[in-house]
Amino acid sequence: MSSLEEPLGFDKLPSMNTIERIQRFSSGACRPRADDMGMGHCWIEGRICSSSNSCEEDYEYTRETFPWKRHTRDLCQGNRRTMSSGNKNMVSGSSCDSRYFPDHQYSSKSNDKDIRGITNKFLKGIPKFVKIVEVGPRDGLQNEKNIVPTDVKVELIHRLVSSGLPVVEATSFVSPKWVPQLADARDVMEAVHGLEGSRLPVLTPNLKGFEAAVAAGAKEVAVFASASESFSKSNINCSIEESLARYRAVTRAAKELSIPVRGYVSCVIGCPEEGSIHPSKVAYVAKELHDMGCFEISLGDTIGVGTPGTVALMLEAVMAVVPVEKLAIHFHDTYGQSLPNILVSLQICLYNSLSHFEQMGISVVDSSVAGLGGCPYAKGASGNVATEDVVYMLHGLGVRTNVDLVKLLSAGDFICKQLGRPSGSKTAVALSRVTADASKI
Ligand SMILES: CC(C)(COP(=O)([O-])OP(=O)([O-])OC[C@H]1O[C@@H](n2cnc3c(N)ncnc32)[C@H](O)[C@@H]1OP(=O)([O-])[O-])[C@@H](O)C(=O)NCCC(=O)NCCSC(=O)C[C@@](C)(O)CC(=O)[O-]
Repeated sequence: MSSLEEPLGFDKLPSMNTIERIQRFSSGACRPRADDMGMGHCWIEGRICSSSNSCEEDYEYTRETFPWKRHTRDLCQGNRRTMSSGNKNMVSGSSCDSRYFPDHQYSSKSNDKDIRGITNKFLKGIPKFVKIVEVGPRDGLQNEKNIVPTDVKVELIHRLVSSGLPVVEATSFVSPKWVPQLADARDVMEAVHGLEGSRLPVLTPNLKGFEAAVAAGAKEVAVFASASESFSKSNINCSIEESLARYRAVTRAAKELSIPVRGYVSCVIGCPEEGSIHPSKVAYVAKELHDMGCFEISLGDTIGVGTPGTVALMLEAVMAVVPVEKLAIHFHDTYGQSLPNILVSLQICLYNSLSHFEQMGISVVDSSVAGLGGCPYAKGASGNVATEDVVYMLHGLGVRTNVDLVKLLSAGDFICKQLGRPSGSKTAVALSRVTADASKI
């Protein structure tokens, strides 16, 4: 079967049926009894809160519960600010004005609480804070036909950092023969040296890359393995075991310098050459990366063939061997399944043997501004899920991200103009239409 013709199903996988698996993981099917509800533990920004009530008290609700209303206004204000900055690459100014919009009562705090209440009730595993790892400057630009100038990459990183994203993956220290698009990694890192507000990790495929990254000022790196033998060979020219041996050397060297290492697992659902990948293979590689000291393991659906069913199945296997708080998800949007896949990953929660709610779902999501991206060595890989769409969904769920959607939209607009193509973010397209329509009134 060509991996891009139909979504990977359960036919080649263990026999529990799809609905049963999703129900088993989602809150509806295994919600604790009413008297257990108040005892739940929740994971918030690295803290365990002992009761959902005390977390509620601390929680500052975002002002974007109904994002389109506020964002439309903010977008207009953002445009005005932008115009005054005089940068021709930024979104152009428009005549839109908040008075042109119907006077909806904007989300009050109580409305926000209502939303979070609904989320808590029906989507119990969903964390209150999600860390977004922006991969646009690296994953987004590594597959571009034309080489993007270094100063554009640097400007993009600046804009993404200023939007509040906690992590912006900046570039890769890989072979320039393999990925010429990122051959300027050293220049990019030197240009963002001293930029504060976000962590700026870089990809390193071996010790050579690690040493070059450190010399260029990188303070965090990521190694990237695969759950598919064929993809490992085509992407990094070695077997899975050889790659793990290389990464052990990288994590050892990094430990000596106190540099945190993130680990990726590619092809967690399907491989362009091998078709479906068994969850046990993903679990094996994820555990190896975790055991060698990776602080976070990002599970990549490299060619975007996953569905909530296959994703739940894969996560079940990985969560059995790596703690959920160490996991991140990384979806490409080939079949338009990324947002449902993210939703199911955030919801997946653990219950103990007495059906007591124990832990929230995954709370780290990778995404790429404007939906840019794709691995040059994965045939058929499409862009990553767009960061704007992820932020829009999360804020609509009452989940905090600390990301300013307006600034993020502006960063997306900037890079799309530079690349000369429309945004891959549905949210960006929809909000720009609202703004354009309003300007005609
Ligand atoms: C791993 C290698 C280097 C092996 O490539 P190789 O050809 O087997 O390596 P080699 O050790 O034989 O060296 C060949 C040449 O590369 C040089 N070299 C060797 N290492 C480096 C380095 N670090 N930086 C710069 N140069 C390097 C080395 O010095 C030598 O130079 P020469 O003597 O020919 O002039 C190569 O296959 C490679 O760079 N692959 C990277 C491919 C890549 O970047 N793919 C995209 C990222 S992964 C991804 O996108 C998936 C992810 C993470 O997003 C998650 C998901 O969606 O699934």
